Amino acid sequence: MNNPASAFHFTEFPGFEIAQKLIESGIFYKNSPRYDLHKGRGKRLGCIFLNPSLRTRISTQIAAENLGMESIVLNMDKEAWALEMEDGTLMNGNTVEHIKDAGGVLGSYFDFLAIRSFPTLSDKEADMNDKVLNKFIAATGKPIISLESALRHPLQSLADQITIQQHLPQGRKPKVVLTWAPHIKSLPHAVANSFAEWTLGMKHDLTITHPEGYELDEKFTEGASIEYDQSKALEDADFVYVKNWSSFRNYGKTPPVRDNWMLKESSLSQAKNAKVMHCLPVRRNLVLSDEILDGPRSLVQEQAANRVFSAQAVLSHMLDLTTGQK
Ligand SMILES: NCCC[C@H](NC(=O)CCC(=O)O)C(=O)O
Ligand SMILES: NC(=O)OP(=O)(O)O
Repeated sequence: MNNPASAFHFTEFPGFEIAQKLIESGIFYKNSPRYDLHKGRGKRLGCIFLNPSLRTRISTQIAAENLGMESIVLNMDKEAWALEMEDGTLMNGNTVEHIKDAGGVLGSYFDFLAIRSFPTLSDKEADMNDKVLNKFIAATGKPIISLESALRHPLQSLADQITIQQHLPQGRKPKVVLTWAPHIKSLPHAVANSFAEWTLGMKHDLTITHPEGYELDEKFTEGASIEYDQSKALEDADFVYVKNWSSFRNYGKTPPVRDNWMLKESSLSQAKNAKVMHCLPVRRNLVLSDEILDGPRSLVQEQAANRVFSAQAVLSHMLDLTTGQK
């Protein structure tokens, strides 16, 4: 590739040093959002959504604007032609355009591309290989930012780490807990995987608690303590990250859970100072109680606000790589 930045994609934890730099850069932009107003002038970002979004869509566009970049959103699932992902198929069915063709075109229109592609939750192998994300990477030939793929949600995780960094307890390591929460649907693993990957990658202590049968892929949780008793896991927690996910082992299924795992104020009687986090959207009083979401423990609005600066730090880093500044 002629473009030196094509080697850089932001799709996973980038390693401790770069992550540290991105967290610092995010905090810098939070204090001075328009400091680099001309840095991305003349560059264009394409944001391609195969699934719904509120925060990711808007925060990424604001981040681009803060850097003087143009951004264009395509809700590909609703507004573009139905995409064929398989190679060598006879396209005489519902799909209209092959990813190879659409990806090539998008690559010619944009300097950077960002893509949201949720998992199927039925084809484990395709999801574990992040098939759609990787097809886009191959077809566009441009630097790609994941806006949440089958496996990970790195812009969310960076925003979460910025949030944690700004609420660290004085003089000691924080205890971070990731807890499973109830839901009525089968949900992806990406947010939980990524939160574990980044929290462990930033060398924080992480305890993960969930009902039996809801173990995450060990690839993401190696190094964390797994505790099946939620109240024990929550003891002395500084940060409690709440998220539902479906079973990984019994892929995409939602085996029945007897106890009520929804976090309430009374769940935190042994964690007086715990801050509570969730990526949003959240179904109130199913996943998390009103009393927590509306109370002083909640960091959810701050996490969402930090999405702008997480995306801005990443775009700025990619611009540096493109122009060979750093
Ligand atoms: N981008 C943030 C989370 C996206 C997705 N949530 C959802 O699909 C919620 C759907 C619902 O509540 O019906 C997830 O869990 O990965
Ligand atoms: N947290 C998050 O990614 O939100 P959206 O799905 O609304 O983008």
